[in-house]
Amino acid sequence: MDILISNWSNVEFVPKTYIFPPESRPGKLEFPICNDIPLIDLAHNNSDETIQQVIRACQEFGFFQVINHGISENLMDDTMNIYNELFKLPSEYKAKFYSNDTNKSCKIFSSTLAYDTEEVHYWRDTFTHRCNPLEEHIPSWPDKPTNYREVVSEYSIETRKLLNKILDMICKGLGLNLGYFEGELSKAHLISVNHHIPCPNPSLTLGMPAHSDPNLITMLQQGEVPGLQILKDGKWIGVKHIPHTLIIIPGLQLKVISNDRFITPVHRVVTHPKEARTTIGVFLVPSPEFLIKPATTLIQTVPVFRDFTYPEFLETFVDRRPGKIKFPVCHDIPLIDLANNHPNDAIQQVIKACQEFGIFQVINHGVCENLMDDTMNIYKEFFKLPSEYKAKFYSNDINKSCRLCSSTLAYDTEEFHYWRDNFTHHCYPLEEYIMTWPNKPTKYREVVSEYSIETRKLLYKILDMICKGLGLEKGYFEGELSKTNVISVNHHIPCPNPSLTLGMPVHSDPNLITLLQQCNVPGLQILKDGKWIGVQPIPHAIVVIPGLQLKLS
Ligand SMILES: O=C(O)CCC(=O)C(=O)O
Ligand SMILES: [Fe+2]
Repeated sequence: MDILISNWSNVEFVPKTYIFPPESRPGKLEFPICNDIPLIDLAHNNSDETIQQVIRACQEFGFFQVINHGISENLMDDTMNIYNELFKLPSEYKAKFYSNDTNKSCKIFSSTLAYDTEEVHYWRDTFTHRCNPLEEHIPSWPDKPTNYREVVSEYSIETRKLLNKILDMICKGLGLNLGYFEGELSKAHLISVNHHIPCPNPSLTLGMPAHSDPNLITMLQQGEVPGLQILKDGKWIGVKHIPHTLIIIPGLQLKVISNDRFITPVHRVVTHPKEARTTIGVFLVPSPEFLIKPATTLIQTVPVFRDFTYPEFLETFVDRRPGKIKFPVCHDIPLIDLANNHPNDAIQQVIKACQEFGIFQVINHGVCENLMDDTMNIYKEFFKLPSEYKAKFYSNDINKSCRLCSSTLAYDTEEFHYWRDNFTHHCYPLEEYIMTWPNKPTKYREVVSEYSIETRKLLYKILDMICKGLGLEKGYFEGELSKTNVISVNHHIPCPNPSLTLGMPVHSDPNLITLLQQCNVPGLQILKDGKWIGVQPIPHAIVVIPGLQLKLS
């Protein structure tokens, strides 16, 4: 079992397959140490003050450490010793557990589960298994070291209690019903232990990739050997270990449920030149079928995330980088001619497109080509205006009707920025809003008011067709359902490396219905059958996206 690094001895140099390219290796040995990770004393875990400390840590830092957490120092030490012994067991014993199968609960693997296909390996072995329900999983656990099952079952019971205690505090702090996270949201309980042998050149290797924990919540018990680093303000900073404290990381599911109030920092593990390092991680993970979404009471205006199951999340949200630049182009997005001589045919096409595709394009839509071009030119000029002029509109305030922002409104707290500027304002009723609009380029108000009137007409034409097609009474979508009318313009400058960036996150439109006018530069992609496919701009066609409200209707 040469794959497992814990079987290696007398390692004098780093094998080639463990050397990261210069842009992703740590490159140096010394990193600043973070001294301001919140340290929370859980002795009075029901006090408002402690609850507020936890909430603040989740909002401002993401990580925190706990003391007086209720897990005895003896149990912590016994468990750490068990794992250190486990990794030293003869390679034949460990080989019985070796597997790269995601579905196998109890296994040992090296680097990642993609060992056979990854270009560079991480300097670690990982031993992992499920813990809940105990009776079901214990028989699959190792029987060596001899007291493994006894010690690790106690450890898993105590760590689950601790994580539930912290989740209860988060419930209280966020004003959620007590027990909100119990059951499906925290169904699976896993232990995952990383072991890194000393590495002859830590500047070339990594013990774990940069990642955010995708699960609900994580607890880490560190040994004395440092290695964990977090990315803060664009810099890697070492986490200093305080003996017998535990590190708590709210995972990405908590970020989603909190409707983006919480942050989940990016972290990684570097290797050590002299000492072996072992870290015990305990993870609570949602069950695969359960629909996860922002808590209703935490949505002030719109949910920041759509509903998804955990497996879907892992597929679409975690690996957010496009990774490759060339995507297949979709040639079968329905293209509907609104001047069809048989209006009923067009209606049927619209309904079919909404049901089967969810997005379609229209031609002969009634918005004249000159007006479309003029409006596009106005916005191209707008984004080129001097930065002092644009600065007047800059705002991250969701309540401001006319605003310019970059990336998202959460610019100040988001981990990564999207490669876009966005200009948004209300258009209806015109008289109420036009005064808030820019007066440059000089024709802005004139052109954009005509554009907003014409596009609003088109929206109602399409909504009427949907009414007819669904057999709803005429005017069903008029009035309150389509009261506000917003124009939102995205501008992306050329990007030196599109494989690393995104112009806009993965999302579904939360509103009633959206019209998109694209210029001739492609960029829009839709997720179809699990694959990203490009939407090819057709000159002067308009893309129509029925929003989530229409889905509800
Ligand atoms: O080994 C560590 O310190 C960190 C482990 C970790 O981040 C993880 O397992 O998700
Ligand atoms: Fe992690």
